Amino acid sequence: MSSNGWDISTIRAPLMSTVIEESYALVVLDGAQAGLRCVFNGTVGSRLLVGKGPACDLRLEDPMVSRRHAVFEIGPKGVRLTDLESTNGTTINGVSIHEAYVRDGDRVRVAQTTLHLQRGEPKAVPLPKDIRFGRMLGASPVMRRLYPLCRRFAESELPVLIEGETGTGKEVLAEALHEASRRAKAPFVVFDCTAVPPNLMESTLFGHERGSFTGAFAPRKGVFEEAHGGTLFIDELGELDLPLQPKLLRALERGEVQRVGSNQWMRVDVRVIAATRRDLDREVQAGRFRDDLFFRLAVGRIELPPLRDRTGDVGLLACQFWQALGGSGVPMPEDLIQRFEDYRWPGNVRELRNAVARALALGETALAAENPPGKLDEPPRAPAGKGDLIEEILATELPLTRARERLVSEFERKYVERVLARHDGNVVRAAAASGIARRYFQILRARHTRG
Ligand SMILES: Nc1ncnc2c1ncn2[C@@H]1O[C@H](COP(=O)(O)OP(=O)(O)OP(=O)(O)O)[C@@H](O)[C@H]1O
Repeated sequence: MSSNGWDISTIRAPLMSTVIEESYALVVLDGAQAGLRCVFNGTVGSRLLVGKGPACDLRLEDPMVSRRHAVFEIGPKGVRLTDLESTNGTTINGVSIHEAYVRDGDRVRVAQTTLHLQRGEPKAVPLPKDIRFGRMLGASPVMRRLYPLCRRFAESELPVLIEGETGTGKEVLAEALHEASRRAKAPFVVFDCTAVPPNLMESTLFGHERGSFTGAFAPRKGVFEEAHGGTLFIDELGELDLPLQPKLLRALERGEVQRVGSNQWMRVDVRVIAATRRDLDREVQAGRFRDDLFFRLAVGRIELPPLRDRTGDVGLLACQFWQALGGSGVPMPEDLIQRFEDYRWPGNVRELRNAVARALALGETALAAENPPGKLDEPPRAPAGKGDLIEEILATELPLTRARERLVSEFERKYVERVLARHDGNVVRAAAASGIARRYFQILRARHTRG
């Protein structure tokens, strides 16, 4: 057992010591920034944000470009480009896209600016050896690459914004950052913006004096005062009411808070770590979140990848949970681990932990031995490593139009793959079988595959 209570003997595959890093460059071909070259290196999941806004990796001066216009992401099959509901749209080689693969040499147009994608030589880069940061466990390359950054943020006093889908471990990470910081012995206080009714938000954050509102029978400290000397974790930051945002900003900038019903300012020494499931850049763009507060809180940013992108971590985490939840006498059944590894986990690590708890409670040790994989209730065995697509898209909590577009796009991708496979890759026959023109079929294929 390690000092964190994790048993590293449950690592199932040999740890990779290097990872192949892809390298791409985006070159601006026209306008005032012609010749500008922006390089992005990374592994699966690395992203490059393009737009006018200050959070963008490639900031364009084109007035027709949106604050956050589009994002390039390195995926297992190449670079995927997603238009982030920009006002003036994105095209690849003249074809308008919402989400599509971009190939070496393609021309991408964002509003009035043309970008040229150039692929460089991939190279092997060493991977850090650690498989955990505090209580946060994960031996996948994508997690191991995060830990050095986490350590640097923990040692600094910077505010940090943690982003990630539900159940990816944002709170676990916030606590680990606190525990690895010089504030470790002081309080770690959690304020969840979704758990407090709107009329009590201000007094929960900043405290209140007796009689300041109906029901305020006694004075009460707010979470800022409680966290004095330590760390305040603001969970679901995206849900913070707009009218409260300037008050929070003031507290952060001046290091002072005022209880509701008081006219005195109190000094507080608090480090803030915030988390969000929502895409806060998008909330800022839509005017639902103040950009000054966003930039005050997002000085350090950590994006926790979804569990489905953490290669090898499902088995490792499942075995750890199995032991921690009382299954230590019996090893976790191999076929159950296999089924867990095949599932997509839209609810991420939390869903995995619950599934292990359920398997233990229902005595799935015995069931798994009797039933062929896939016959058990949860989680369903998913063909080709995919879960329930609709559930998966629902878990992203996208607005209806974007969720619908994503569903259609995924469906089109699978359709094209399937029909091409049925016709041995022959586009003419595949298009005829699909009942659409060959030109349109080719556009669909270019949009969804690299072939
Ligand atoms: N890397 C990890 N190692 C071990 N346990 C983890 C890890 N990530 C998450 N967990 C466990 O998964 C559960 C959910 O984690 P947590 O509450 O931190 O997620 P979250 O991202 O904050 O979720 P939400 O967005 O719903 O608030 C907890 O039981 C936590 O202990």
